[in-house]
Amino acid sequence: MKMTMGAPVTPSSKIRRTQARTPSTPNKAREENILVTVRVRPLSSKEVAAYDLIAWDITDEHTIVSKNLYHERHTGSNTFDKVFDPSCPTWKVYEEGARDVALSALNGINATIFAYGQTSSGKTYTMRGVTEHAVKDIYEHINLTPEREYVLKFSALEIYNETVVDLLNRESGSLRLLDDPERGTIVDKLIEEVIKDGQHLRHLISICEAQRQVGETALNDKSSRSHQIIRLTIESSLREDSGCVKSFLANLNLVDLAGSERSTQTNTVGIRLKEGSHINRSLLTLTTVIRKLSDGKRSGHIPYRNSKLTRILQTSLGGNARTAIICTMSPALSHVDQSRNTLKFATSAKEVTTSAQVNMVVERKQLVKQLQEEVSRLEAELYSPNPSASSSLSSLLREKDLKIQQMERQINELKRQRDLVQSQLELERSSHKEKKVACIYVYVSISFYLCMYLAFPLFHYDLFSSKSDSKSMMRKIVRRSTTSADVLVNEIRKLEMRQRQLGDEANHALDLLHKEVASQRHGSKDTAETIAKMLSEIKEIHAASCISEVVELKDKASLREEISRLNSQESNITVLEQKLENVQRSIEKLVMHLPTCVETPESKNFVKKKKGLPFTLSNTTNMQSIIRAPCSPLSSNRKSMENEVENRAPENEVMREKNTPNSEEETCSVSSRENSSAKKQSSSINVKKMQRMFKKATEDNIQSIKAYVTELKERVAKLQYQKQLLVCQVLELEANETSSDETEIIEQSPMPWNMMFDNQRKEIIMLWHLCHVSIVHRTQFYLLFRGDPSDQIYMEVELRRLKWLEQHLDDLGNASPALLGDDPAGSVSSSIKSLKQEREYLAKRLSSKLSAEEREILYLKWDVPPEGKQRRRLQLVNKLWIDPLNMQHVKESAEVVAKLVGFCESGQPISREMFELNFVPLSDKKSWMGWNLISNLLHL
Ligand SMILES: Nc1ncnc2c1ncn2[C@@H]1O[C@H](COP(=O)(O)OP(=O)(O)OP(=O)(O)O)[C@@H](O)[C@H]1O
Repeated sequence: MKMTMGAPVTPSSKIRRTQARTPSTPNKAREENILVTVRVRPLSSKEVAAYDLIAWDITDEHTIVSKNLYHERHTGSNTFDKVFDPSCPTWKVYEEGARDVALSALNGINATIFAYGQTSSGKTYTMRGVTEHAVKDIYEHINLTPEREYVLKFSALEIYNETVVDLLNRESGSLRLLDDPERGTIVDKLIEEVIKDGQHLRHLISICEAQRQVGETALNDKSSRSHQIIRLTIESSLREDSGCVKSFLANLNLVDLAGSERSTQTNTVGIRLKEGSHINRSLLTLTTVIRKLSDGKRSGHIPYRNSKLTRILQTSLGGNARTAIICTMSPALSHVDQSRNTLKFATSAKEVTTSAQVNMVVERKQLVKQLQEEVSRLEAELYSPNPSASSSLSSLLREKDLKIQQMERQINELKRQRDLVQSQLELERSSHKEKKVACIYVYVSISFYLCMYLAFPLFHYDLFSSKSDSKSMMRKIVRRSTTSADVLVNEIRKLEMRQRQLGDEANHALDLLHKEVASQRHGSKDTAETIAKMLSEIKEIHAASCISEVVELKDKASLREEISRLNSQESNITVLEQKLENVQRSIEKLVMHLPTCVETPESKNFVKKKKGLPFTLSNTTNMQSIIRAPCSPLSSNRKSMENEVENRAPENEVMREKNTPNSEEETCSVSSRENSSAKKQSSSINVKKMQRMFKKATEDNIQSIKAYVTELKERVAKLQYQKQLLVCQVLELEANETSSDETEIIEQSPMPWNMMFDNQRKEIIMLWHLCHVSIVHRTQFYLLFRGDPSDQIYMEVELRRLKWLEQHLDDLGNASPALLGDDPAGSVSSSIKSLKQEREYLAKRLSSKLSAEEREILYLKWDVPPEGKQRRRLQLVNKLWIDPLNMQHVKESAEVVAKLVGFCESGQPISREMFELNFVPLSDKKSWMGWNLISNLLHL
């Protein structure tokens, strides 16, 4: 049935009141064609300036023909429900092409209004007007219908590069589409605001307009680069209790599609070209869906799922909705091909039918009442003395009895089969028992080596490159959640042991540091002050690392108890970490103030007193040990560690390099002027030689201590990670306990590490996105772990905890206190808020970290329009880390964030000790980082 367009009437009289129905009177669907109208805009100023010609004639209010008809092969008649000429105002387009459909939503009928057309043809212009008029009419209708109570809700989204984004909350990132058996495709976590009044609604619409992705193309200065869907959900019910079902519920979708353009016409390159390809893909799917529906092949496969746009609008295309499409076009000859395509689309759309029906909400109270009535009726029937009724009931009972007997027989048969399978399984199991014991043994040994590897990186057991069976077995077992509780308890205890070992080692290193510092007591005043500070810090470290005592373990400690005990010792390791941090800073200061040959009053005296020996050399054995002896058990690795440059203090290194040679030369020349005799000169040279030697030795030692402290910190971080891995395993074990006690090892097809790494990284990136993880954390993790075999454990832990977090994000508040620690867990919204604050913070750093030129290049590259300074910076930062599926985007985002937080500023290789769990920008430790959430959660 073709829908007829009536003359405009007031909304309240125009809308047919649909009869309220009870569940027993099914609501009849109304089948009608999509209402298709065409709006031709006036020639634009550009087209006029280019002396473009008008290519179309509107012969009557339903028909549009090409002026060049005779020369065209295309002869189809372009007749539509309405054709609006360039002089037609938007209110008329609304009244004749959208109002009737739009206002159906007030009566419980889903409605959708689309604007379709090439870029710059006037879609946004038209939809803006249509939306304004619709809002006005809806509120007019509500005011004229006091007998009904209306609740309006507003939501809005855009589909940009196949990513669905909430326009009321861009920070929520990419939203997922879910299939709901009753409601069709729904957008997960899309915010719905209850509208207070018309003004509130207009305000929300304006927010969405400001949020939408726009960009400049050759055809349109402000081209919409995304599909925008504004959705009003209208629920209404009769104020009086009339005893019947009375609530209506419907959606009104106002859809402004992105332009269907050709890249050649819009001169698009780079981001625009990519956007264009996404836009064209979704519009192509829309066209295909419309074409297939118009062919009458509704029963065949309709590719709704090929694009997010068609998935979301599935109901509006051939489903339970009334739909109106306004096709917009330019009259210009230069766009005649595009306009013809638009008309082709419009012609197909005309043939599509939808079957809308009134959507009613059965009120719970009413439903209960009806069901109660039904129950009483049945009860009455049951106890009725009516002989015919009782005889039919007894036959029913007999039938039921027979059925029950039959089912019992089936159950017995099934039981017998189950017992058989179980006994076979038992047999299998006993024959494999030996193998299993061997597996556990291998697991324990490998765990041991893993611990050794983590605690002692120089322990040259190449766990990850070994080709032995145990390696793959280890991977399997570490991956499986089936690890037994005993083994995990064992592991937790080993971790404790390692925590203590780290403390001991730190002490040992600090003793050496103490000696080293003591040997330099006679340096300059500054150095003396630095040394004093270091000594007090070292003392504190000593005190801190001595706290960790051997813990008496109960024989049968539960896993959770073990974990909480391990966590209770956390403060020691945190104190150690903090102290190591302080020592490192002091070392850097010390390096900066290293005594040179410049003669300070003190050093002058000292040189005189010691007859040219600047430092305490009396204890030569000690001197030797300072120069040569290892300052840690890891000394064999010292050379490589010396090469490792801390990227936190590049300036200090540079300063040292700059200052030292000059001052040395200066001093040497001063000294040569002062000492005239040859003997004196030679003794002075000797002294200088010694000084240089000492300086070199001191520098070397300080450097290696520095490297060692760095390494200790890295090991603390690794230890923390390993602890997390264990907690993850405990969590999984607990989750599995309920389902099965089995500890079988499931075979997994081995995959090369590089492939595994790629897959894991992609998964991690997606989970970061879904869990709203700090973008600084993402950047640092992304840049630090690039596929080295030793990254495996970090990847593993990151993945596990993100997966866990994703699953439990919603019910963090209910998590076990043993795992949460004292801090209450954050929520999704607080993570989103933190992420927002983080972006604001990074936006501020744009000016301090990048030059105006660098910023300009970035704005250009990331397509940030030249608006207010502040807005531009935030716009740029808001574009980072938003497309988890695009690896190039991820890489480029990481590069920008790294620059902003000063990560790898020095261009030197990055030390992993920087990878801490509570990531904060290196210079500022602030409490707003979203990732705290996870560390709170695991309390590690
Ligand atoms: N009917 C009209 N009357 C007057 N001006 C119009 C009309 N339609 C569009 N315009 C003007 O044409 C320009 C392009 O319109 P608009 O941005 O609505 O196009 P669009 O189809 O939404 O483009 P895109 O797909 O690139 O977003 C705007 O400056 C708009 O004001």
